[in-house]
Parts: sequence; C-alpha cells; structure tokens
Amino acid sequence: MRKTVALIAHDRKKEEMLTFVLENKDSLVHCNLIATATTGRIIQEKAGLDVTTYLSGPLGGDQQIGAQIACQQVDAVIFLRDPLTAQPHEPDITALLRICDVHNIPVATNTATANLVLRCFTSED
Ligand SMILES: O=C(CO)COP(=O)(O)O
Repeated sequence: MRKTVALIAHDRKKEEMLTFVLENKDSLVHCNLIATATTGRIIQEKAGLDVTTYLSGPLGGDQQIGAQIACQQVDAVIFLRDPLTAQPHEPDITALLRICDVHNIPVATNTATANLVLRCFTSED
C-alpha cells in the first residue's frame, strides 16, 4: 500500500529538506507526496518527484495538511521546523503537530527521526 507522506520545511530548513529528499529519493518515489507550496515546488523542481502542493504555510498550508491528517489521508509528516526563528503562523504549526498527536500520526521534526520513519515504511513494503 502506497504511503502518503507530507513534507514541510521552513525557509532555513529547505536546503536540508532537499538533501534529505535526494538521499531518500528511492523510497520517496514509491510514496504519495504532499507538501506546502514552496517546499513542494523545490522538491518537484530539484528532485523531480511528483508532489501535490497546498498553500504556503503562512497562508494556510499547514492547516490544509492538518485537515488531510484529520481525514486519515496522511501516513507520516516530515516537518523540518526552524527552531531558531519565530514564525508568524506559529499557531498553525502548533495545530499541525497537535493534530498528528490526536490521530497518532508519526511526525518527524528532524532528519534523524525522518530517516527512521522512512526506514520503517520501506521495511513494511
Ligand atoms: O511555513 C511553512 C510551514 O509552517 C512552509 O511553507 P512553504 O513550504 O510554503 O515555505
């Protein structure tokens, strides 16, 4: 069963996200990928993967992905947050993490955890 993975990265984490995606392209190509607008565009353009994009995080994209999680449409979230910069849409970020916990959806906020989550998915296939 194809897993749906949400990919989201704050601006200062986008390079790290791209590196993670390129390193894990062989696994991610077998997943349905969804993302916030800018993160998704970078992944499409630079990694050549198909990504369903939502709005940018500050414009409601985190909430849109949260709604997908609430509807049981997402199997894991990889959310590379910038822990050193305040975000104007902090309440949306908190809500996204909360809805992952409400629905017991794995959420990785750093690449060490993201690698573990992806490895589990690969071994399940
Ligand atoms: O702000 C974000 C997540 O909170 C990410 O949005 P973008 O991918 O559009 O930059």
